Amino acid sequence: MWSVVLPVKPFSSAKSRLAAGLGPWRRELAHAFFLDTLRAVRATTGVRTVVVVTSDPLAATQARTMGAAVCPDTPGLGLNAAVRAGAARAAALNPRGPVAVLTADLPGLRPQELAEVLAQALRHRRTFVPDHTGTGTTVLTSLVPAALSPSFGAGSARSHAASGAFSIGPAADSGLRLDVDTPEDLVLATRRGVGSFTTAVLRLREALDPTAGPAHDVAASASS
Ligand SMILES: Nc1nc2c(ncn2[C@@H]2O[C@H](COP(=O)(O)OP(=O)(O)OP(=O)(O)O)[C@@H](O)[C@H]2O)c(=O)[nH]1
Ligand SMILES: C=C(OP(=O)(O)O)C(=O)O
Repeated sequence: MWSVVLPVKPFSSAKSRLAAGLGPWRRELAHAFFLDTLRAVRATTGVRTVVVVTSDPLAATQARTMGAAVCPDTPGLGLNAAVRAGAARAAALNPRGPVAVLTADLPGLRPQELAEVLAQALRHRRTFVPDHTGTGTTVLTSLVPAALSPSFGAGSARSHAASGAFSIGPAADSGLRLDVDTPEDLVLATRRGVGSFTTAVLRLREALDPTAGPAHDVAASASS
């Protein structure tokens, strides 16, 4: 049975690349992406333990409410340090379980998509899932948590492949590959379907902000 680690930056500073099209809604969307990702992970067959690594008090409280353990994040150390801390906590909570790290910006993730990738990942020591652009990484797995060796950051798909991790590639429009970094990513994700937290924020934005168009207009307004 798997442990899943979800690293989550404080919502106030997360998803800066969405600011151009979404202004103050960037923060609410970062929050909603996290909740949709966590809910899908919790509903995935084969996942026993979920560890959320964060220094955000609201994310920590909501993670516990949704049945996850919380590992404190030391601000300033960065994503890979947070992932290593989460993997260590996962190993303590679920000593014989393999570990999967997911970025917490997958609002279209469906539990079945994750279950299928985790089943394939059991056949390899380490695996990764490239994001929909092919350059980043949305999932990194290791049968042995201490051997995870995360290299998240720009060009991480290449780094993970170079370190010997096996690439698992579900369809490019799988919710597991659609990490939302830019307004264009949000358009892609909403066309395919996002979870109810993200849907609610987008509806609220449309209702409250008369200048805001529907989600499919976000990319146009970002580039205008
Ligand atoms: N705990 C923790 N999570 C992080 C950290 N940096 C990034 N993350 C999380 O890692 C995942 C992928 O990060 P990015 O896609 O780079 O997200 P981001 O930093 O919010 O986005 P930008 O500001 O646009 O670069 C998201 O779930 C982030 O919340 C960190 O220092 N600590
Ligand atoms: C940190 C990463 O995410 P992004 O490219 O979405 O910033 C990554 O892909 O390693």
